[in-house]
Amino acid sequence: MSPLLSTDKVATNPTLAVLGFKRQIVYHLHFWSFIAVAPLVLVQWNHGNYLLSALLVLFCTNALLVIALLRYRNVYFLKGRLFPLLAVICAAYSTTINGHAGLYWAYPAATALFFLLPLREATTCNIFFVTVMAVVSFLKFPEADFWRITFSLGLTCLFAMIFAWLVGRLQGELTRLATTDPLTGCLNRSQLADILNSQIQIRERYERVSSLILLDLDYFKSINDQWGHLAGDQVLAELAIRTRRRLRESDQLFRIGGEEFMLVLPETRQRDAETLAQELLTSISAHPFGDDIHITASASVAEVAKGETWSVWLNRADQSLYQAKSQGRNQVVSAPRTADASGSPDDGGAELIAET
Ligand SMILES: Nc1nc2c(ncn2[C@@H]2O[C@H](COP(=O)(O)OP(=O)(O)OP(=O)(O)O)[C@@H](O)[C@H]2O)c(=O)[nH]1
Repeated sequence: MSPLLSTDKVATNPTLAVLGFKRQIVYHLHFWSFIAVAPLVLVQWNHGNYLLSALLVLFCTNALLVIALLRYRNVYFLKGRLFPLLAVICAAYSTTINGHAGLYWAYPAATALFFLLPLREATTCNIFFVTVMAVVSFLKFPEADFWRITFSLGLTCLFAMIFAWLVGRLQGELTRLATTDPLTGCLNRSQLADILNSQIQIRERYERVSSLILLDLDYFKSINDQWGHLAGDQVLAELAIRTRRRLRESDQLFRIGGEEFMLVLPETRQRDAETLAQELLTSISAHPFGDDIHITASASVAEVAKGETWSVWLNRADQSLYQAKSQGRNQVVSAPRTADASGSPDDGGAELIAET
């Protein structure tokens, strides 16, 4: 099995899992369409229907191309657009020359479109498809048949559309549940590597900076012990709301541990991230949570360095957070900036910004 279609490749990341699921549908629909249609090339040729036979060859060639490119290049050939085009032409022409025998193919083809194309595109294609088949049926069959065909094909499309719409919503909901923390609504660790990697790619390709902040509540265990676990939960949820309010649209907030959060800040220099971290800490210590719960937090800041992997980047921030904790908490420590991935720190060691 190709890496694209292997399940162990998609199991760790919910977004990739959904993508893998969609690609498997595309792959199987093209594969089984090819198996069903390939023999008809010869059948139609033997009946002297050379044009239809040639159209079916095109259909099969497209199916083979989609399968091969999906398997070996990880590419969805022409985003599946040739399938509906050829399916409409083949079904309409086959019905014109073969009558009901051609018409039967319109039903699986119309259904397949909802699994191959985005919902809106599939609906538009199928309105066109049903209209073409209605015109062909009107010209080819008695009026009673025309109505039966139009309504049954329309109903098949409607059922397929409702099913595809609900599956799409379910996929979206499952992805949201799998990628976010239910208590705070923050992203969870499943997205961490992908999002840090995308910032690293932007850094490498466009020389644009990104920074991250690690923020950890101080002595959170004592809050749970003193006020109860539920109050602790409320502090975490409120902290997420307050932090999100302070962030830009492009920033991302993760909950990466019990009382540990991570902020990814695109287009933000270390100095600006330090200012933000300091503001957050000041706000946490100055404004009590829930039933007058006073708490402080420690934070670290790290700007991504050239040639660095996401785990090295995160690790630098983690070391500085450890330092902030060991130096007395309620403070921001900035990670030493490295000259490059192998880099020696260019400014000595971790830097204490300020104590609140
Ligand atoms: N209420 C609540 N508590 C949690 C949750 N997740 C983790 N915790 C608690 O957070 C506490 C973390 O304790 P520690 O790792 O010792 O950290 P701390 O007490 O904040 O001490 P420092 O980080 O060293 O300042 C533990 O008591 C966990 O039970 C959660 O979802 N809700």
